[in-house]
Amino acid sequence: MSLRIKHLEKHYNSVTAVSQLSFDVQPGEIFALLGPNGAGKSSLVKMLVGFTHPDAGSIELLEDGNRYAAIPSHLLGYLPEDRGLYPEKTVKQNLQFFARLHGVGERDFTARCQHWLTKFNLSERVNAPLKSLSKGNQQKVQLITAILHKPKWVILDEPFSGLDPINQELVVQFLAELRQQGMTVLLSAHQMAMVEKLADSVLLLNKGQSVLYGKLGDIFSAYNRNIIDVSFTQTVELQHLTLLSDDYQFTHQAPTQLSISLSQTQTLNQLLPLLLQMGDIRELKNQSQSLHAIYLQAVAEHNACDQQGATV
Ligand SMILES: Nc1ncnc2c1ncn2[C@@H]1O[C@H](COP(=O)(O)OP(=O)(O)OP(=O)(O)O)[C@@H](O)[C@H]1O
Repeated sequence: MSLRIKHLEKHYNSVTAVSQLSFDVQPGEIFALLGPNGAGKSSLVKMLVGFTHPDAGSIELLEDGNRYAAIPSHLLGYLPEDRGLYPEKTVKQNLQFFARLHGVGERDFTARCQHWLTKFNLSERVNAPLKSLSKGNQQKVQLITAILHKPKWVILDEPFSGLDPINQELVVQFLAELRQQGMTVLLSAHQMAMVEKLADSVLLLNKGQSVLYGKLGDIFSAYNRNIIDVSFTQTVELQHLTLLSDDYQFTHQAPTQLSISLSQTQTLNQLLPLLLQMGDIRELKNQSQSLHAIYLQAVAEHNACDQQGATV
């Protein structure tokens, strides 16, 4: 049982939404699909669930001796980009509709419903019309509809969007529990702090192309840079920056601030004398690399390469 994507392409007239994309999703993992707006995440998800077809390349799912060109509906739990339940119906009626659609028996339905509604703090709203719930609470109901039938594959398009931090945490716990139950979860998201907490693997897309892909731990190791934020008491003079420019990667955050990225072989001991030549230091902070920072760096580097390629 594995999902293998090879050289996938999707074009909408002149727009290339997905380009030469190859990756694997391992069974039982939480796989996060990341990327700026318009990077191609939803286009990819729609192909994975069979809503649209690739223009080239292949999707191959091997499951129980069968081979599929998209995740078939009997194996799938799906939270689409465009949410849609029945607003006039109650929470329970909505859940019941999707459970029956997937052949979930009444006893299982009751137990699972109770379990998830309690987890999402929605038990008291079970008989309320869906439209009377806040947008965030409606989204939680829709998440439950996606997994009540315990699918093997769960595809969630932006499950954190529109949720407050408390509900985002509940969704993190929800996803961790799905993994514990043996489901494979592929989700797209913009909330790096949430992804960092629970993803096993990530794929970062930019302009339809893969920019970063792999186990989250491996990505952190590869980007294992120490970031030093320095505040000076006065403006950093341009000529002082030349002290750093040959050996250090840095950004000039504000007139009095620098952010310097140390490679694995560079030490603060080596850097400090240079900084002291530049002026009086007000504050010096060591920040560890976050997925947010890695994302920004990888996308910026890819955009720079892309622009260089375009001008050559
Ligand atoms: N049906 C469509 N017709 C034409 N162009 C489309 C269509 N769907 C997507 N696109 C284009 O394909 C590109 C990728 O869009 P997509 O929605 O897949 O990105 P995304 O990563 O999901 O973005 P977001 O994070 O904003 O949801 C964009 O340039 C978008 O405008």
